Amino acid sequence: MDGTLAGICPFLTSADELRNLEYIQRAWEANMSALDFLALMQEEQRKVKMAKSANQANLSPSMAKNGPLGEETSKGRSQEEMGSSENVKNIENLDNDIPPIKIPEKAPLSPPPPAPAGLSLYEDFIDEEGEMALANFARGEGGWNMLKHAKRRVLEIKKGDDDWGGGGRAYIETLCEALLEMGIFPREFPPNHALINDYTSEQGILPHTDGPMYYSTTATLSLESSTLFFFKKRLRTEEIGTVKDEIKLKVLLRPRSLVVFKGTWYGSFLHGIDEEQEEQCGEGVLGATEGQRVERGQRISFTIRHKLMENHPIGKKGQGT
Ligand SMILES: O=C(O)CCC(=O)C(=O)O
Ligand SMILES: [Fe+2]
Repeated sequence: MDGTLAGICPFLTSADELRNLEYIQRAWEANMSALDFLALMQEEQRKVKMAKSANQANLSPSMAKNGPLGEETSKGRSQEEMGSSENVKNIENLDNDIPPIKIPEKAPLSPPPPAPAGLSLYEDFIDEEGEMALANFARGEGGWNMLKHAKRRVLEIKKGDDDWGGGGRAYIETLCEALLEMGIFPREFPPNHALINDYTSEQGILPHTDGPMYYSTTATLSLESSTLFFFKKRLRTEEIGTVKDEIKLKVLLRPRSLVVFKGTWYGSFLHGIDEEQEEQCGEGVLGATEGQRVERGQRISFTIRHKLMENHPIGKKGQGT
């Protein structure tokens, strides 16, 4: 077997399938050649502490001046990334007490070119009833873990052999069906893993990549509170300490919004949330106006991904969150 895409997967023929595979390959290659995850976490922890003490909460001046930059242009974005009005339909919930998910008619927000393609923000992806059902479900579940290296708590839910179970889990199934229907995940790599993060108003998440343990698409639903999500360039080991890891983009994640990132945004950028109870938006924050204040409360997020099988050639070396 040669190392080309066609060599690895000769049965894949459509451009979409090949592009999806390219995403995985890119993330994989980036991870194989990049720094050790633990070293990255330690370095980032140190930087976050330093940044906090210097009280730097806003966008870097270069970001404010230049806007989000990227290597790829958004030309040729697929229908799937732009949204499609032909696709409008309700995904009925398996549990009748929980509302259906309406596939949005409106195209999502995306950073303008020259930012890379592959980042979409769907505001009001679910309604308040759905938000309450999901938050109540999450709070009522056992099995929450307090992380050692962070203060927030997390709950992992994996798709079983047949389904995700009944009750509130049916909502996750519905959510995943909507993500498939919208083409956010390809049918070959359907969502099979949900990570629920529960943050107090002052908690965040250190900059990280979700790694090659997952198919290179992440979809995160936010509940109950807004927060500012940032992307910054992923540095190579030798660049740490010498090259500035500038913020590339900030995104305002409002309650009930869904942010999706794939491709370059998944593999070549780190994402995170600062530990700030209140932040002010600079210029170019996706989904926000300049100067807008973001006050945080308790926030629950559902991060939906496709976890690659342990013995998958791409997944076995990986470390995700
Ligand atoms: O809570 C969020 O919005 C981000 C969560 C995340 O990045 C992760 O769990 O990997
Ligand atoms: Fe993440």
